[in-house]
Amino acid sequence: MISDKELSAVTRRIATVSNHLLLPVGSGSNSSLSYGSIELCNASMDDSYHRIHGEVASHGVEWKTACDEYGKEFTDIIYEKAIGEGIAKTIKELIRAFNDARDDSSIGVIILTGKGTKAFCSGGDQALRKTDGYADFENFGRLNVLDLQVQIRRLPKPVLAMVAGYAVGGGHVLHMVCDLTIAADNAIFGQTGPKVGSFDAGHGSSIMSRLVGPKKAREMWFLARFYTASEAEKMGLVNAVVPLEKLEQETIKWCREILRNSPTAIRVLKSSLNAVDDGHAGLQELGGNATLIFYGTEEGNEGKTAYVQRRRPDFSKFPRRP
Ligand SMILES: CC(C)(COP(=O)(O)OP(=O)(O)OC[C@H]1O[C@@H](n2cnc3c(N)ncnc32)[C@H](O)[C@@H]1OP(=O)(O)O)[C@@H](O)C(=O)NCCC(=O)NCCSC(=O)c1cc(O)c2ccccc2c1O
Repeated sequence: MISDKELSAVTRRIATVSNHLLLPVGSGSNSSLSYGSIELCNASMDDSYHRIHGEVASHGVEWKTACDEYGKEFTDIIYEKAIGEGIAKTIKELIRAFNDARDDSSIGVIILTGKGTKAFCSGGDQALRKTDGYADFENFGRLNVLDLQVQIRRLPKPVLAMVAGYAVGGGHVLHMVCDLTIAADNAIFGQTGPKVGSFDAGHGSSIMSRLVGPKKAREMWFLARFYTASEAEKMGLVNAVVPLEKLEQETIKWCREILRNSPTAIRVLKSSLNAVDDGHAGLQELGGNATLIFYGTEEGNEGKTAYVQRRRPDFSKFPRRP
């Protein structure tokens, strides 16, 4: 059993380190909610969370603890890779972990989730909110979660939100910026901003409006109601709702189906599905993919080779297609 005081200390430490905005997700092992309690392990989730130590979970996935792109260990998030599966899973210190997953060519799909069953994420830690944002170590504020949202949106691999319990406030925005959301039947969705004197007028509003339509988006923001998983599914906020005990199994199934498909096709599709909404940044992402593919062609290579060899390039053999 962990006391309220210990829990609160854990919550604050994690919230401070976690890019300053996100109150990380709880794991309620006990009857009351316990946000940010990464150390706690829910008895019913023991199977899956011991994967950290390399044990094999019931649905045949072996998770191994992973480091960041510089080989540094994480202290406040659980970042794991599924051995031989091409899947990464993160909770916090998210930007570093997402960078690593992006750069690791063995990873094709990323799962963003909370620990335990009580919450995915309940948004910015209101106890750390200052006049200039959410305070970090040096005690200056910043809305760092906005960087994270953009990072997920631009990441050239699908990011799946695996949601159990509350996904509210900034936590709700986070699941919306993910490419797909698989929800447990205990999931609760909603914005809280107007109740606590906050709002996300960026992705939190525009992506929501795309997902659920402008009227429903107004309802979600103006009334700040909470919605069940099945209501969220009907609204187009989530892709699937499954019983809590099947959540990870179902999410892995979706990951494996994606991983069977062409990584380049998925990459280009992700950027094209975002391109119009993301404006110049969306076009840049899509255009970057075109350049990337062109670099792999003989025609693209001829230009570079000719330059390096100090000769005139010969593009004459390349077709001018209709
Ligand atoms: C999530 C809840 C609905 C759960 O309610 P419940 O009654 O079941 O549990 P408790 O309320 O008792 O919560 C247990 C425990 O956790 C603490 N807690 C939970 N969430 C937060 C939080 N966000 N900040 C601080 N503390 C939190 C709670 O105080 C309890 O602690 P005890 O010590 O008392 O045990 C309910 O908890 C709830 O509604 N929470 C608040 C949700 C919220 O308002 N989130 C912040 C919204 S603002 C935000 O997230 C945000 C997001 C963005 O993307 C932005 C982007 C750009 C600008 C600003 C942004 C922004 O502000």
